[in-house]
Amino acid sequence: MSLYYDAVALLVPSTDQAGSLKSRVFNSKHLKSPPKQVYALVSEASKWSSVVSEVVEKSQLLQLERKLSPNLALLLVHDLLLNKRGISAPSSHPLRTSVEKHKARLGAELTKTRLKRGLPSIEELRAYIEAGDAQAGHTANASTTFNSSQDGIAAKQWPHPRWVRVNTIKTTSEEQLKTTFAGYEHSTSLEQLLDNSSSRREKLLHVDKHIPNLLAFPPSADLSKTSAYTQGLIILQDKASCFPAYLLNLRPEDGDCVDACAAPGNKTTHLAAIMHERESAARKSTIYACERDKTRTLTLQQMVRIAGAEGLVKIKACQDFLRVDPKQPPWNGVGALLLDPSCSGSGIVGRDEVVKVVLPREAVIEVSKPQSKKRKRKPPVEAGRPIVDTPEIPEETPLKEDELPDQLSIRLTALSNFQLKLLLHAFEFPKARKITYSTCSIYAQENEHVVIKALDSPIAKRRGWRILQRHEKISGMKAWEIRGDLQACREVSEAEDVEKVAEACIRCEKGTKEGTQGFFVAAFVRDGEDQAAQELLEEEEEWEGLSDSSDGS
Ligand SMILES: C[S@@+](CC[C@H](N)C(=O)[O-])C[C@H]1O[C@@H](n2cnc3c(N)ncnc32)[C@H](O)[C@@H]1O
Repeated sequence: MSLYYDAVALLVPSTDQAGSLKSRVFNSKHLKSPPKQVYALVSEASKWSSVVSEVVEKSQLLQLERKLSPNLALLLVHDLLLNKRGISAPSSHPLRTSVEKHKARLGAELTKTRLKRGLPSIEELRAYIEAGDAQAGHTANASTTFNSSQDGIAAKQWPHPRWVRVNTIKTTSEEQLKTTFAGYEHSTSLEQLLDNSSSRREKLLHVDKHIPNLLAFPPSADLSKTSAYTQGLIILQDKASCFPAYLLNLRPEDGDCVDACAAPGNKTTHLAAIMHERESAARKSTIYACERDKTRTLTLQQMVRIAGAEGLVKIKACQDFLRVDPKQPPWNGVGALLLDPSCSGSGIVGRDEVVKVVLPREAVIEVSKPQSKKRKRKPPVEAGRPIVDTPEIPEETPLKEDELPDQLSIRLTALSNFQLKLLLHAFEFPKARKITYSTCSIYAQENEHVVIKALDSPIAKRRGWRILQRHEKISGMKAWEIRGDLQACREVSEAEDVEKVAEACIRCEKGTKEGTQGFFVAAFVRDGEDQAAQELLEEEEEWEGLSDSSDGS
């Protein structure tokens, strides 16, 4: 029975207990049972808590068995109904018998709660829980629900699909649909795909309506074993992460392009694919991919190689973007920049996973869950090790776990200062006419605030940088409904046209039926000529003049 007493203490963390569930379990000095077992029980029971609590409440177990606390009831009923081995305690233990004697009633309530969710079998209920829907609060009758909406009904938390970008450097969407995804049923909407995902129908896909060559699959789909993946024909990349390269809308006349913060290379390879589609064989511009970090540069190199983008991308290894001189070659020929700097990573799905434990009766307690294996930061990648070992490559280093509000605020200030500095540096490139700025952060400080401060900067005014309005955007980004946060814009701007700025910004939210991570992107453009470009032109003419005379011709 010690397992359950150990688990109760961890299910309900006291205020002085910090850290993820994993760290609390494995660092605990008070456990009598093996930590692995305790961890498995608490994380599973937490995941199932909305359903099990509903069962406990409906069966009136707590009223019938006064010795049971809500936490113990949750853990014991979970094991009785859902663990193949049942309750791990001697068969004569009074707490075990106090639950087991209600097995028929509890089982009947579980069936009712499953049917209420429209799930014909226990396997489908399991898939539903795994997909995360249960956390969404389809728990109308449990004492507490999640994400309450205004009408008091819990908002549905949608599971996160698997997104696949077809790498058009090596193949086409048509070809992939006929080969790798032959036999897949096409879902007409993402919503339908996600609804059906609880039934584990894996051979289902949806062709995205905003981003060309992007496909969605159910959350359980594992495409990292396909030969299309290992050959670099498809790339696992979240939908929101495809927005910046698509929004930058590279054209042959843009000339060279810079990806200022490039590793691991999702957006670099996307830019390369777009450039490959649009430029003629005779004339190819170059994408300069800067990455400051040595280890992440190795990942970038591997990703570019596997994507077949080596002919289009020049990697500037261990290059701090802030240290490049925009007026010097090769930077002085750059017409477009993609800026996706380090950020809090607060929008990434799985980064802030918090399991909300729904207890029978009134309490809701949050227990930090460790990041899922797939999203966990990988150890440094060794040179030469194939990238196919790391299916979804995280783009961001997350905020430290357990960050306190004060620490978070200090870190956000530091991050947004750094992000603004990078953006203002991008504004300096003499021939640049378009820039995208993006983060996978949900915080306005890193998003709308940076945009407004950049627009208000002397360099933006001097060089004529402005935000690209919604109606000017490429079709999929014009159609995208979720725009910038107007309130957040007003916090830092008194401008009359602040609504237009908010409308020009793009946000993605996590956990919605759009299937994206939390993300932000804005594009800046510059129309006329300016002093910097003129000076560069004059310098170039001077150089040409000098070289002419030195030729002696
Ligand atoms: C959010 S990640 C970029 C993700 C990448 N754009 C992608 O889509 O795969 C930010 C990257 O910028 C790099 N970085 C941060 N500051 C930089 C700087 N000043 N110059 C160049 N790279 C920088 C970080 O090391 C990190 O790899």
